[in-house]
Amino acid sequence: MKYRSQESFTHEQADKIGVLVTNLGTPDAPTKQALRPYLKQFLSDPRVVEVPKLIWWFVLNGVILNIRPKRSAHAYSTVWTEEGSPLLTHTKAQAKGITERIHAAYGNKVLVEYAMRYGQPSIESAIDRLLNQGVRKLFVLPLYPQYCASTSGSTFDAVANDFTQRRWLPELRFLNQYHDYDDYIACVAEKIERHWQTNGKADRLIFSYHGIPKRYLMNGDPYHCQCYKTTRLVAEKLGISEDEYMTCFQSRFGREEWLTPYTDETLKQLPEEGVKSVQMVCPGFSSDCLETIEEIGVENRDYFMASGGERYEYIAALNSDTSHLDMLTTLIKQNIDDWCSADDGLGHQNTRRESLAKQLGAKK
Ligand SMILES: C=CC1=C(C)c2cc3[nH]c(cc4nc(cc5[nH]c(cc1n2)c(C)c5CCC(=O)O)C(CCC(=O)O)=C4C)c(C)c3C=C
Ligand SMILES: [Fe+2]
Ligand SMILES: [Fe+2]
Repeated sequence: MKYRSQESFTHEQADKIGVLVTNLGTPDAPTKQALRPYLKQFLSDPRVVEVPKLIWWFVLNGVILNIRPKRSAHAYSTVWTEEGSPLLTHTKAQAKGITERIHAAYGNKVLVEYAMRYGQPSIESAIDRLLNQGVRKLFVLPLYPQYCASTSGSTFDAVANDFTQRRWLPELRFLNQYHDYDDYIACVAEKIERHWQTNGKADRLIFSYHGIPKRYLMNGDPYHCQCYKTTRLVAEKLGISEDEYMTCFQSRFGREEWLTPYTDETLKQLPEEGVKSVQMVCPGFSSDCLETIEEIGVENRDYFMASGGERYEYIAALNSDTSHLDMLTTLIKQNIDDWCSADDGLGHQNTRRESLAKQLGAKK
């Protein structure tokens, strides 16, 4: 059969509402063997690497997948914990916290799942679990505060691609971004304020976001603008002036120009300009992961200190902070509340009765 249907479907079961929270994904283990398929899936996504297909196939398979897996495996091994990859651990904990809150509000009429764009658990498997339990309305929340075609856009592709295989599609709502959502801005600002209460302020507060090729911005991607807006709103909330903070972009990949200023170059330069202490915050990452723990926590600290810096602090991502889980839950409720109140809980059964009556009537 070309199109998949719900397993063990009955007309009597109540319709459900599904919430799917997603993140980027991570390898299964910090090894070269596990990195290869993960990087292959990730870097074969045309939303991530916008280079003509044939050229990229040769570069990826001939060069990158022979070098990068070993290097990345080493980096991942430095952040791996007993529970596994930090990104997966945090996403799981966030989904658990959100599930508890959503069930407290709506009971088990609303089902929550989490999934990863690359690696496991896949978006397809999570949609399968939801639809098999009778979900007819689906809300997808990618945990990327700023929209980027490479992340939020790619997540939409995965959902849409999954739908091409199914017979009975759920109604779909997809949240593109929440970069200027009041409660999100408040969460980031409070996290920084709490850090200041314990550690005091530094010479400079640095907002570091994952970079993208500058070409994507020039071609119309709103990511860069949304990052700057997040920074501005958080700074306004904190009441700090422009000379107390700045925005930078990290994690560049390949040779072309990415969004500037680069985080690493900036940190190498700042001590020369008299900035001897910095506090780093990464509001674009909803969970701590390789890019924050290793790249910001270790690698960039080394650059700063080796260049004459004296104090370097990383302010953790929002992870499973109560305020973050409350904020995400509120965001979800705002997007599904009308669905929950409109649903009479009878599911398909009334429609089924009508349809049967018509059919039986017609036969007479
Ligand atoms: C090759 C191009 C890449 C683009 C464009 C890109 C955009 C982008 N990525 C994130 C968030 C994360 N990226 C992470 C890891 C990571 N990113 C790239 C490449 C691009 N990202 C690679 C190759 C890797 C893997 C690690 C490595 O080999 O360096 C992660 C961490 C995942 C983890 O397991 O911890 C996150 C999160 C965003 C938000 C973004 C665009 C806005
Ligand atoms: Fe990335
Ligand atoms: Fe990195």
